[in-house]
Amino acid sequence: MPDDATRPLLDGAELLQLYPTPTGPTQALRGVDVRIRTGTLTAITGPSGSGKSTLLAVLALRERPAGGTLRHRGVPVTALTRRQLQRLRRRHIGYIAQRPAHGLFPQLSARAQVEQTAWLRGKPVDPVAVLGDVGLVERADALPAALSGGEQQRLAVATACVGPPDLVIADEPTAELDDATADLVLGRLRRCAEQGAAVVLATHDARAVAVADVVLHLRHGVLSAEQHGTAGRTAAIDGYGRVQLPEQALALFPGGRAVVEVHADHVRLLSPDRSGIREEGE
Ligand SMILES: Nc1ncnc2c1ncn2[C@@H]1O[C@H](COP(=O)(O)OP(=O)(O)OP(=O)(O)O)[C@@H](O)[C@H]1O
Repeated sequence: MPDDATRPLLDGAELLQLYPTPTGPTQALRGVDVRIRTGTLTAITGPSGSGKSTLLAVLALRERPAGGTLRHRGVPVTALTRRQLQRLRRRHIGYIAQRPAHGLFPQLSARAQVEQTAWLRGKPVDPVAVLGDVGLVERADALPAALSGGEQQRLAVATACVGPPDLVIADEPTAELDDATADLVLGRLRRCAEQGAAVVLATHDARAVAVADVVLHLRHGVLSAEQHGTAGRTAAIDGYGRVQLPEQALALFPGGRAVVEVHADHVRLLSPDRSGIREEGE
């Protein structure tokens, strides 16, 4: 068994998530393999409805996957009781909801939010320093309802990063922010990763993708490609050998079928029509 230094914090294999709808279940995740490592910032991108928020909810241990396996520090989450999951979420996971106010305690001031989270995590902090990191010292006594959207987001990020916890999950943290506030929020999340957290965010925002160590691309509930640092984008191949072609390649295969040629060092996909023409010409 690998030790903590090499083992991912979260290791998901063939993750499946279904939601009931009047016309039958929607497959929000259709067999996603994903590894999330400590000290890295991962951005999950993809079109609307591709499964980003669903994957975040599963990784944040807020939803149990309908299928597949998710391991947290090597332990399958299905082996954890509700109480253990609740304790993990409270002490070790910071979650920043798509609407930041949803993750804040409405009756607590900005300062008290930080103190409460520090207490829940068993990690004493100086609330003034925590708020100062995101330019909120002067709003320390304000309730969430009295804060602007950008201030709420800064408070949600500052609070989620208290400790820091093992894992910080953020759903579109910069969606409605101007450049200066987005920089502040992304800078805090980046530092959180450098301080040892695994940070995962869902985003449509190029500013957020630019600061990520790893970018995962989802399409139709499938992990289609990933990118690590400055290395090029690689297509994901799942355990069954499935690859999701880029959208622009689909026009080459109007019948939805391909001839697959496996060579010593590469694989070619040809439209059956083109492959026939080529054979006749040979
Ligand atoms: N609670 C739910 N009940 C029914 N269907 C759902 C539910 N939550 C998500 N879905 C469906 O699951 C699929 C994935 O949704 P999800 O919110 O994860 O996508 P997303 O990539 O985060 O989208 P967006 O970028 O618009 O936030 C969509 O088809 C969505 O309609």
